[in-house]
Amino acid sequence: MSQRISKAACIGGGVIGGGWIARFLLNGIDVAVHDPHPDARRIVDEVLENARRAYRRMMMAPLCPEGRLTFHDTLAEAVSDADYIQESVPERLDLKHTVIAAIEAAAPRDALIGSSTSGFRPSQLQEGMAHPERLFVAHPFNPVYLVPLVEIVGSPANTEAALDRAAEIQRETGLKPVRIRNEVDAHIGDRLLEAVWREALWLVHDDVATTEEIDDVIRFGFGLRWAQMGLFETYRIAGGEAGMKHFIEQFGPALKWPWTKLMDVPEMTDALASKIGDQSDAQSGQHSIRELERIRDDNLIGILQALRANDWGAGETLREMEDRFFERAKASASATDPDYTAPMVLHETRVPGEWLDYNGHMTEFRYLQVFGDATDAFLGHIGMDDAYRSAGRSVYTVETHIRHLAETKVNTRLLVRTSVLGHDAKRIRLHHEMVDEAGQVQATAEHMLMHVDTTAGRASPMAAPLTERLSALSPGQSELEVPEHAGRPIRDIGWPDPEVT
Ligand SMILES: NC(=O)C1=CN([C@@H]2O[C@H](COP(=O)(O)OP(=O)(O)OC[C@H]3O[C@@H](n4cnc5c(N)ncnc54)[C@H](O)[C@@H]3O)[C@@H](O)[C@H]2O)C=CC1
Ligand SMILES: C[N+](C)(C)CC(=O)CC(=O)[O-]
Repeated sequence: MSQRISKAACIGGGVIGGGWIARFLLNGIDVAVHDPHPDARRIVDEVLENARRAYRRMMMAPLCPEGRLTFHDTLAEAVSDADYIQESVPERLDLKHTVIAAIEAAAPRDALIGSSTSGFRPSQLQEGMAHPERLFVAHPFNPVYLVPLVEIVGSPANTEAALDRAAEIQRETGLKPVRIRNEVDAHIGDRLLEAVWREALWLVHDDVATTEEIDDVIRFGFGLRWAQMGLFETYRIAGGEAGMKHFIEQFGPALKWPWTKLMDVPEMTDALASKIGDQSDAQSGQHSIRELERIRDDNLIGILQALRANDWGAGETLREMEDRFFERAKASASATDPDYTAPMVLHETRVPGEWLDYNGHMTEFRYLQVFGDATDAFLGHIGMDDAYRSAGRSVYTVETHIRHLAETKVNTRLLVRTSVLGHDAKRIRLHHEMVDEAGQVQATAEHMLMHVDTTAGRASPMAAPLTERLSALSPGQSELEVPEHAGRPIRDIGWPDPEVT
């Protein structure tokens, strides 16, 4: 059952709170924020700008309408009508206790409360709560709007049903919830990261490597493997044909050799902090933090898209998120009941920077993408959904004619006006007009769509509800003026006369 929430409250809007706010909003959920920091709005706006840019680059599916963002001076106001609350205040137990008590006092009784804590166990956070069963750890990874993992950790006070619901809420926002079986300090991710971090600090301290060299060892080496197979699956392959057993036999003894410093942490003296800071400045100081965030986001998107192509790991989560976005677009297209005596507006989008070509305007295949999305929205509108297709029926485009009429620039908001030029038992002749906000026509497209029996692989007559909905829109649509260019072939210009040129 869908556990989609309609309003989230985010308490704390810093690095992680800002990421949560972006993830909720971009998944169509309203967000109420409370953060006393004087620059909270600006910081959240900047994170949101990067997140919007990332989603425009990453998603194949049309983005869903953003949720509504509100800021509140008091925590009580922010949580008063939220059905889910995410706490992301600084990592201090006393502060978390104060904030959680305030949330519990003001939030609706059935609203769940997730904490972003990196290290505290849920039972520590639940101390003093009247209803501890509603609070759990939902530990995300930075940037929350792109990295799918969220660790869901409960204590004995939580019910399985509540933790399942928490996980489902996260899944609905495109995250990959991993339930941690038993609460433990720092959950799983940060225990692993701490071990690597501690060792890296020693390597810098002992002048074995600089910050840049350590990062190179990770990003040119095992970091690539971790993103797609993690640790155990990677080592299984490293054991050769004999697999994991052979790997353990061969490399197990090395675990007892003093390779790593394990729990020993170098004392963070001013000298060591400056050494790390200076090396980090030399490595990356030419970029602002926001620039580095964009570089990081673009690389993450590339990795996620590559994994999506293989439907593997985090790419599977992205594909599922896109499927949800496609379904939402179709549902909203079929929910609207347009005036059929005018062209229907069922799809709109905005032109992101990466859609431009070397001429500085929208590159040509993106026109087909926008028209293709508009066709999908129309088909959703007349009732073509998963249930219809799972009966072995679908609609294929068999012919397309696009006219490019203007230079479509970055950030232009595009609306597509769709009209049905005709239909019979098996075919639909569709016309799309792509216009900008001022109504200037940027391009038009005419398509012939064929209804097919996908099992037999041949054209077949349409069935209900497509037939019924087409009948309902026909009277109005048939009154529309047929565009003068409809049905026009590309003009024959012949060949130059060699006598003339
Ligand atoms: N930064 C990271 O990489 C990650 C952090 N976390 C966890 O997320 C939580 C927040 O960490 P960050 O976002 O990094 O910290 P941050 O310092 O960037 O943000 C904390 C925000 O909380 C606000 N705040 C302070 N007191 C508040 C109050 N009483 N009510 C509402 N807002 C308040 C601050 O003004 C600030 O904007 C911590 O529990 C941390 O362990 C989890 C995953 C990763
Ligand atoms: C540094 N940190 C412990 C706050 C990191 C995390 O909690 C997760 C992450 O995003 O690396």
